[in-house]
Parts: sequence; C-alpha cells; structure tokens
Amino acid sequence: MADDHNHTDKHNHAHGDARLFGVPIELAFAILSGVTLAAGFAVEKLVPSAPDWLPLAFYVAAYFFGGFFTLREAVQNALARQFKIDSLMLVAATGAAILGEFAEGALLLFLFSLGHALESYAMGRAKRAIDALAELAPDRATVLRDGQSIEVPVEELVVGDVVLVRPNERLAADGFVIKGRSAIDQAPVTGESIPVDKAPVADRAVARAQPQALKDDERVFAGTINGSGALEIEVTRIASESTLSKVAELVAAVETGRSPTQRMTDRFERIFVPAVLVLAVLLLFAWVVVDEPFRDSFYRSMAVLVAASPCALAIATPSAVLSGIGRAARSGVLIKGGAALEDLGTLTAMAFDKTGTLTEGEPRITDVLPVDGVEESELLQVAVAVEALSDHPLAQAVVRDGTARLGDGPRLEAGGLESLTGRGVRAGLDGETVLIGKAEMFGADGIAQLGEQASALIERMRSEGRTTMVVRHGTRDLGVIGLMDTPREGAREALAELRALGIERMVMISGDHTGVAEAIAREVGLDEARGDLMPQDKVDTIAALGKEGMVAMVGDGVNDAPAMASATVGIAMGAAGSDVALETADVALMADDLRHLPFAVGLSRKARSIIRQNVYVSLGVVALLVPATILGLGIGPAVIAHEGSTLLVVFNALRLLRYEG
Ligand SMILES: Nc1ncnc2c1ncn2[C@@H]1O[C@H](COP(=O)(O)OP(=O)(O)OP(=O)(O)O)[C@@H](O)[C@H]1O
Ligand SMILES: [Zn+2]
Repeated sequence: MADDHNHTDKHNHAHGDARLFGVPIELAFAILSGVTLAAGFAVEKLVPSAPDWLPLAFYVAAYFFGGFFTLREAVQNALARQFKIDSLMLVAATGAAILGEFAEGALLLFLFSLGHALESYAMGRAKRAIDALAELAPDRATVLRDGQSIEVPVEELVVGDVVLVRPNERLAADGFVIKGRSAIDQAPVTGESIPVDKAPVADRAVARAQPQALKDDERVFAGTINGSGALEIEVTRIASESTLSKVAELVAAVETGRSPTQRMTDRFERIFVPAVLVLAVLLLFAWVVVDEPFRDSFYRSMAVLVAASPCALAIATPSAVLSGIGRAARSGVLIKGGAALEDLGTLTAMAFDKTGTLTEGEPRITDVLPVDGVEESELLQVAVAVEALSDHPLAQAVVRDGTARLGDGPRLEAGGLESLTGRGVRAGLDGETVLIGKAEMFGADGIAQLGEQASALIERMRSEGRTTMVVRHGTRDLGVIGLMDTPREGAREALAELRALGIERMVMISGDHTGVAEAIAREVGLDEARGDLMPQDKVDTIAALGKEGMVAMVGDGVNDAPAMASATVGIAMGAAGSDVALETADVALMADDLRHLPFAVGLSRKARSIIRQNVYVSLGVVALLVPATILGLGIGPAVIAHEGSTLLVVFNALRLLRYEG
C-alpha cells in the first residue's frame, strides 16, 4: 500500500505535457467523459424513441474517457507492486455497470477524472514554478574566439571562453568579469533586490586558478541580468554546472515525502486504508443484517470506498512543500526538502558563526604593536611571510594589509606551515619556528608563556573589541596585531525580525576571544555570545541548545560543516559562491544577506500552517463523508466532496507561491 503520496508525481510523469485540442490530455479526456455522459443522459430521458443501445453507447464512451488514466495508473501501480486506494474507483464503477447503473458509474468516473486532472494541473503549476528557474539562462551566448565574436549555443561554452554581455542582456554563464563595469541584477539567482556592481578582476590567471575565492564584485552568474554597461566575462563553469542549474537540479530533486507531517500521514494511511477495505467488505454483507437487496449493500459499500479514499490527505503536504520550496527558490533561498521546510518553521533557537556570517568576513588590520626593541616592519614581515601560507580569513587580511603597510620593504620567505586548529599557525623561517595565533595558544602544549608586554597589549586591544594575534619568532615575542571586522549590513535588522518571529534564543558561537565575540554581538544586537570555542565545542554547544528545542546553525558552510550537521537545520549563507555550502546545507541562502533568513522562517511558518489546514480539511471531510455514505449518501455527492476537498487542499497550497513575507 506504499507510496500513496507520490501519486501526483506519477500523474505528471505519466502524462505530463501531452495535449488534446490545446488542453492537457487528462483534462480533455475528463471533459469528453462529461460530454458523452450528458449526451447519454439526454438521449435516455428526452428521446424515448431512441434505441436502448444508444444511451448505453454514450455511457460506455464516458466510461472509457473517464476511466482511461485511472486504469492506466492502476495497471502501472500493479506492475510496480503498489496499490493505491484510487484504483478502487474502478471497482466501484465496474460494480455500478454490473448492477446496470451505467449513468451512475459514468458520473463517478467523470467527476473523479475531472478532479484528478485539475489536481495534476495545479500541482503542475507548483512544479513549473521550479522548472522555470532553469530556463532563466539564455540558450545562446556571444563568445570571442580567435578575435572573432560568434554566437554559440550555451552547451558549447567551455571553461576559459570569453563571453560578451551586452547591456540589459541575461548572462549565459558563470564566470568573472575581465573587462567593463556594470551593475548586475542578481535577483533571479540570489534574490538580492539591489543590483550588484561588477568590476574586472585584477589578475586573470589568479582568478582562473581560484574561482572559489572570487569576490562578489567580480563573480557573475548565469541567469542574472546585466545593467547598462557592456561586459566581457571569462567562463568558469560549463552551462550544465552553473550555479543556476545546480540550484534548479537540487530543487527539482527535492524529496517532498520526508517531512514530519508526511511521515505522520503515511503512518496514518498504513492503518486507515486497510481498515477502510475491511469496512467495505463488511458492508457488502449489510443485506444479511438489514432487509435490503444485495445491490443496495454493494452500492453503499462503493460509496464508502469513495468517501474514505484519502487523496486529499495524500496530497496535503507534498503540494505545500512543492509550492513553498518553489517560492523560496525564487527569492534565492534553497530549501532542501519537506523536512527542512517544516523544521525551519519550528525553530526556537539559532546559533550564528561570527566571521563571514554576522560580519562581512573581511577583517582589516587596525593596530600593529611591536614590543619594545622590535620594529613594526620586522613584526609585519614575519607575519606576512607566514600568513601568506594560510588561507584563514585572518591570514588573508594580514597579508593584504600588511603588504600595503610594508610598502616596498624586503620580503621574507617562510615554509612548512602547520595549522593549530582554532588557535593559530606554526611555520619555519630562517631556521627558527614562527608561531602566530591567539594568546591562549601560548602557555599550553609545550609552547612557552607569553611575555608580559605582549600579554598587556593583548588585554588592551581585546577590551576594544579587536581580534588579536601574537607573533613569535624563535623565543622572541615580536608583538601583537589587532584586526577588526565590520558587522554585516542588515544583520541587526535581520536579527530583530527573527526575534519578532519568536526565535527566543540567538547565540553567536566563535573561535575568537569571548570579549571580542561579545563586542561584535552587542553591535548586531545579539544578547548571547560564546567565544574561545574549538570546532568540537561548537558542536557540543549546538547539541546542548538542541536539547531545549529546535536549533539552527547559520554559517558559511565551509568550516562550520560539523556544527551545521549537528543542528536541526543547517543554514549556509552566500551559497551562490560555494558549492560546498550549496550541497551540505539543509537551507542555503544564495546571497550573503541575513535578511533572507526572516523571509525563510516566515515562509516556513506559513507552509506549516497551510499543511495543518490541509490535513484538517482532508481528515474532516473523510470523517463526515464516511458516516454519511454508510447512512445512505450517494456516490455522486461523495465523489464531489472527495474531489472538492482534494482540489481545495492543492489550491490552498498554491497560495504559498504568492507569499510575500
Ligand atoms: N592563520 C591564523 N593566524 C592567526 N590566528 C589564527 C589563525 N587561524 C586561527 N587563528 C586564531 O584562532 C581563532 C579561532 O580560529 P577559527 O578559525 O576556529 O575561528 P572561527 O570560529 O572560524 O572564527 P569566527 O568565530 O570568527 O567565525 C581566531 O580567532 C584566531 O585568533
Ligand atoms: Zn482522489
């Protein structure tokens, strides 16, 4: 009795796009069934002189058109060793025919097929909202090859091609800008409402070698819309691997059946459906108990089957999940499945990574404080030489700003970098060891204590909210470097909105010093910050929060993967630039914008409430209809109520496509 819930999927796959007289073929058949039924009925009632076989022929035609797709599906299900209670409609219709009630049976099949055709159509709308994503990128691109500009289909683009983008044209490929400036509307991919300014990369070879390190103002995406400047871009990904096609692929593959509500309804159906079958069989023998002909008992039994068929319940959740995910994708929020969608709406706590999540992730050097007897240039030279080997965001900042401060001074060469996770780095320089990292790294694990002066400098800078690192060469502390990252624009606003939505507990978790973490937390309006956490401590913190309720971990998805995995929902930011983030997170915000978070939570809340309404309506209708049919309600009204509730549920779910936050 498996897989009742994916029956609409089958509808769409089995007879997806076929059309007859311009309408979907399933709907056309349903209408033909209605027309032939009406004709048969008219002939039977209005033309007494007509031969008996004439209305019968019309009814048989109505049976054919009304039953065709249901029969085909029943056969397909049977071959796949599955059973759907819908198939019993055929039993009921056959029964009616055997009893000579052709008009009644044809009415049953007509209404049933009409309802299901409309249901498929409505579900198709939610699906089309998703498929439309992939079609945002143009089919053709203008490329520069051997000095000539030629137009090629996007499938023929290769990595390294130079694509010309005219003003106001849609981009055909992911890549980076090599010539020209323009503001690009990235809404189709990232959901950002304001166009993003783009400029050429400084060094093409570097950009080509490390496309994942491209900055927001260099990187461009297929499917986005160019502004008023002409651009030349170098392609970094072939069309089928563009961010847009990945998103479309991930969304299309979304598992609608695994949400908490869906699991509950599946369990319910596993008990309910056999119970209905038993009841129907018992009712066949009603004539033994009450004084009535067998045909009345049979008719009642069929009516009960129709009434009890839980089609609306089966589609209650998938329809809402599909619509919700489609709507989210349109705003640059990728929600991977029904479970993520529903969980997102029940969150009570959220943990945030600091760097790159609540802050811009572009720290700058604010202070360079050598100890007495050391020159600033020596401190910087050593720091730059070692950090050049590390890819930590702090290291990149030290290299960038340090080099700028050093000007044309001599450069040193370090080697043998080893990173001490969550604390700092170690490398060799001039035959001696260099240690760079947070103060807590010193005085443990066989690393000598910090000198007095360095400790004092650290204290002072931390009280000002600076991220600090000590530089030691051999046995000498050279000094301290202070850095500062700016809070992300919109972070404060987003957190306030989340609080208003009822996320009671919001905590920053950071590997940085607690004092620094607290300073940033205050700036963005978070009331709780935990610092000095090693990766494992972050996982433990999430687990502890998880004991109190549903918790999400918001990070960049790259080095927070373990913490994200231990949360109920792992949310990655800036996923448009990172495949890892896109693939590992449960929810991916394509843009680097926290303001999409309240939108996602709000949408999920709405989805949950729609799912709840749908479940109540489906169960409510069945609960009313079953006793009503036992007491004598006819098959016709039962089918109308059955199909009506199914359609109500699907159209209710489609409201999510119009959600505006
Ligand atoms: N390459 C490095 N150079 C200097 N210090 C480093 C380096 N790597 C790590 N550290 C120190 O270790 C601390 C923790 O680093 P880690 O990468 O675990 O931080 P994080 O938790 O990812 O950062 P955040 O909480 O700021 O997002 C940093 O704040 C820094 O003091
Ligand atoms: Zn149905």
